[in-house]
Amino acid sequence: MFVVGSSRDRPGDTVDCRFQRARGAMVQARTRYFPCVKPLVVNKTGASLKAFEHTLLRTLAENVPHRIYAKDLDGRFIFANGSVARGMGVSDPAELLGKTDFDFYPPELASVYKLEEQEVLKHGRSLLNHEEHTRYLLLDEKAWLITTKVAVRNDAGRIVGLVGINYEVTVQKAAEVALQAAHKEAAEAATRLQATVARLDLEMKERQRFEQELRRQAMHDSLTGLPNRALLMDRIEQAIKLAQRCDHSLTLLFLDLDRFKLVNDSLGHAAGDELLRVVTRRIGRLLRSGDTFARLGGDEFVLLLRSPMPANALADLTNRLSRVVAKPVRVADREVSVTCSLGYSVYPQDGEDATTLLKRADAAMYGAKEEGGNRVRCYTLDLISHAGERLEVETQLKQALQRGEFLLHYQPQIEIASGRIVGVEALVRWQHPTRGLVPPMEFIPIAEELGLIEQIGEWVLRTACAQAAAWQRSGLPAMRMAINVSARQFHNPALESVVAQVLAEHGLAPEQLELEITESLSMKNPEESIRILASFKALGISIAIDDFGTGYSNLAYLCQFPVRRIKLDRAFVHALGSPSSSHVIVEAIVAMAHKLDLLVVAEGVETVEQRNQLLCYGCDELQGYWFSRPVDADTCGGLLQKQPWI
Ligand SMILES: Nc1nc2c(ncn2[C@@H]2O[C@H](COP(=O)(O)O[C@H]3[C@@H](O)[C@H](n4cnc5c(=O)[nH]c(N)nc54)O[C@@H]3COP(=O)(O)O)[C@@H](O)[C@H]2O)c(=O)[nH]1
Repeated sequence: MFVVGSSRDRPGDTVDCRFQRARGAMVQARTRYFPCVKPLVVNKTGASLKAFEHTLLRTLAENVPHRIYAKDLDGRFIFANGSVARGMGVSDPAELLGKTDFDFYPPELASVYKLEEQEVLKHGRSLLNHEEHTRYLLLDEKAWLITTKVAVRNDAGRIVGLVGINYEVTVQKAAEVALQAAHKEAAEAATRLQATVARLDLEMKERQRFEQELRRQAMHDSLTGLPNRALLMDRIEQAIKLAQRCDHSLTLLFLDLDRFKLVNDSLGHAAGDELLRVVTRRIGRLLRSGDTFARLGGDEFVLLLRSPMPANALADLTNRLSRVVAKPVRVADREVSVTCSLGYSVYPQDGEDATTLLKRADAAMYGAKEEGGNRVRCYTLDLISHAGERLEVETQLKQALQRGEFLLHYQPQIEIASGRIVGVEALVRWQHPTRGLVPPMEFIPIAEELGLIEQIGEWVLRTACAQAAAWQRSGLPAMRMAINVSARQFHNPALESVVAQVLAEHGLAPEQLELEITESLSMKNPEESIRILASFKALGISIAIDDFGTGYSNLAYLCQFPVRRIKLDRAFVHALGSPSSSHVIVEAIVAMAHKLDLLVVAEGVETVEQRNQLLCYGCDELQGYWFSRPVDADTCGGLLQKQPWI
């Protein structure tokens, strides 16, 4: 049993239904109401059920928006609902009955329908949800339909006609077509976009490669492929930052080929270029990873050694560099061999920025060239050529005295006969605020130029004499204090009175002081030297000729010099280690000095062999590392207490 609608409901209204299932359960549902019949109660007897079905189907066929029709085996309409009639341009479905599609459609379209329907009618093959594009007869408009055609069979199962149903999907189709078109367009746009992206990507990569190449070219030397000055400066700055963080040093080596111009001028630039390339390859093989090897241009190369290099390792490297550069090179069918000059500066003592370090390594290299080339030089203060820097050092040097930055080291002189220290030489050092202990050869020449040497010399005289007096007061035996006298000091008439005054101040006997003047200074103006030396002798002060053998002594004058000692230059002593004419020279100098009643002090004695040789040749005193390096006053005092030594 079930109830459909009520007398109050209008067609299309929604109504609530209640169904009772076979097993008795009631089901609540909601549906639309169509007044096919008056509200009625249907029982389960066959007759009324068939009538109900018929009514139901007709109601359905008349009211659904789909076109529903039925045809016989000849394609004649035997049923059509209102939608079919409207679609075919007639007002009443009854007008269609008994007619075929050929009565309404153009023959070509009607034939298509007929063929389709023949398939259904002959073989019983349903045409399900077939999509067709057809034309409204009435409006002459194209429309999309979904059509289903199904064979109708009688009770015996024979096909007696067909039933068709179709509904319009023009809007959906248009949307679908539009969507497909949009998809297609989107896909095409995506493809175009992909192509554009790929092209841009390619262009970008090419641009990057190009820029990279430009950067590489801007940072490298085209002849050798080595980093150029710009890249080198950058690497030095980076290395300095790292060195600051790790608190270590850096070495910058400047290498310049000696007489490279000659190769270029005589064999041509191509030969010069080839030589540079070969030298580059050879040097490159000696470097460690992390080092930078750059070419600044011409025959100028720079090596940045990133990690700290102990002095012996650096010496080993510079030796090997000189060797590989000097190996013959075959260019322009000729065998060419060049040497190189090397100069180096060290971070941080020689400079704290890339420009200064490079400038100083360059200055050191020039120093090596000026000394004849084919050698290595480290940067020293006296190499400063830049006016600004020079001024800075000069200012610092002027202040050094007031700031108490000078100090003296003392190096003992041993008398061979007694084995005792009979004298010490006072050697000045500058405790520079940033560079550490600066050796005298780096600042004495500057002090000489500036006229500061007299003040420094007087300070040395006073400090050395005060030290000699202090040692004496402490009970040590009286011994000689030797000090170096520069050219300006020597020619300053005031020196004599200053010396006399200082000796008196400290209660030292004049013979306890020895003034060392170089052989070249004494021989510059020998007559004047004789006069000055005589006045010192008159005071009782002892005089020694320093670096003897390196200048050009006029023996006639030498006999007249009121000197007590000559100091045999360390170059002769050094040469004693090898078979050379030095043996003869040393022996001759000692013999000559003794004949002139002079004593001989050998400088720079470093080995026992040298000492033995000097002993053989009758040398009187020895000074050198073999016994002691120059040491501070306390250490020297300790040495003086432990006598005799040899
Ligand atoms: N006007 C002044 N000149 C001075 C003064 N103090 C030093 N000087 C001059 O500087 C020169 C270099 O001195 P320094 O660097 O101190 O070198 C001395 C010794 O360290 C070095 N020496 C000594 N023994 C050895 C050795 O065995 N081997 C070796 N390679 N070197 C050694 O020799 C220097 C001392 O030489 P000398 O004076 O010739 O005796 C120095 O030569 C002075 O000219 C100063 O106060 N005023």
